[in-house]
Amino acid sequence: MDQSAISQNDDGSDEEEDYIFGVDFSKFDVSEVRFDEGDEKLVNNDSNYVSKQQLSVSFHCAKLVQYQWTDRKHNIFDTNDRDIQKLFAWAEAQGANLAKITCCHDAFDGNGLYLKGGSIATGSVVAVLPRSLRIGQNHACQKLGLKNSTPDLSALSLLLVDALMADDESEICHSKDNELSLYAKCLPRHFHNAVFMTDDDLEYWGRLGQKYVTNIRKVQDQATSCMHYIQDCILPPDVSRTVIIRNNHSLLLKWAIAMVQSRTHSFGSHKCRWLTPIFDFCNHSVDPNCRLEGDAQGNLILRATTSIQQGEEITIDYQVSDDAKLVATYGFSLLHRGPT
Ligand SMILES: C[S@@+](CC[C@H](N)C(=O)[O-])C[C@H]1O[C@@H](n2cnc3c(N)ncnc32)[C@H](O)[C@@H]1O
Repeated sequence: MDQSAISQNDDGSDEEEDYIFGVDFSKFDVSEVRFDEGDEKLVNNDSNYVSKQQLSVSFHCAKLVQYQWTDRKHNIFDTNDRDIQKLFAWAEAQGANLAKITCCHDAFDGNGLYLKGGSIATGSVVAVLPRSLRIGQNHACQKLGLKNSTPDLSALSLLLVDALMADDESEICHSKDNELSLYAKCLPRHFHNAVFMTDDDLEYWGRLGQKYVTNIRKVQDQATSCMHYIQDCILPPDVSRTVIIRNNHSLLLKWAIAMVQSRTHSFGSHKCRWLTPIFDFCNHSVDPNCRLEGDAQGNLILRATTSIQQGEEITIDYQVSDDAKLVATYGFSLLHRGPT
């Protein structure tokens, strides 16, 4: 994601810079909020009710404004090899077995997983991720103080925003020790799935077939309703929804939604999707050398389905047979080069 693009509104103006999710953070003072014991609720100086949820999410957003506008020396999206190493060390400390894999720059301008330390035979276990690192709806809701009925996409997207915001421990943040911050920092910053597609992109894909447009619109609609859901949860009722859509502060949230859309898997008969740190660096192939399995304890196993040579990229099948769905959800096509 182009950092320079974040600092301006779509129309080139920089008005409403301090708004995010409709809250004017230039005037926002957390110390004004107090607990009203009589009614057992949080109120601000005008005696307006402030939901706990609104507050906790607002803390992160206030921090977001700081990072992006007033303190540019923090580049929240920069990832380097050291970050990836720290991410691996963190996952191993939680019980992951990653001794045979490494994460490097791939051919698609992102990262991929590769085999290190010798070749392995068909059927071998390549890596194991403990159940505790499979991040789903319940974890996201618990962490953010949201109801379990919060839609998957919204809760996981907010969790990623929250995780990114927790990166600098010196800043105010309710989850300073957010264990996912390393993970969030290692996620790609350039992204091309449907959430970020422009009208020109849509026209290009439209020329190749209506089903591309239909799928792209579907994913965009899902992202938009996720944004609206988040607004409905935390916005004061008198502020227009269009603020978040118009304002480039929403880019970070959009990024998080795009990440969740392209990096979550379902397992077994479950309907919801999980983020799987590190395993989600596996790229897709129609002729993969690995598959993802769950064991009886819910741990995730990356198992070789062919023999794999040292240095070879580890790939899985994303199980999306339709190219239009690949374009919409993952931002790549197996049949077309796409607009440049
Ligand atoms: C689950 S992530 C895989 C890891 C990703 N490459 C990264 O840098 O984090 C899925 C994203 O990887 C990229 N990707 C995966 N397989 C690909 C392929 N066969 N061709 C092009 N891009 C691919 C797409 O950007 C996709 O949205």
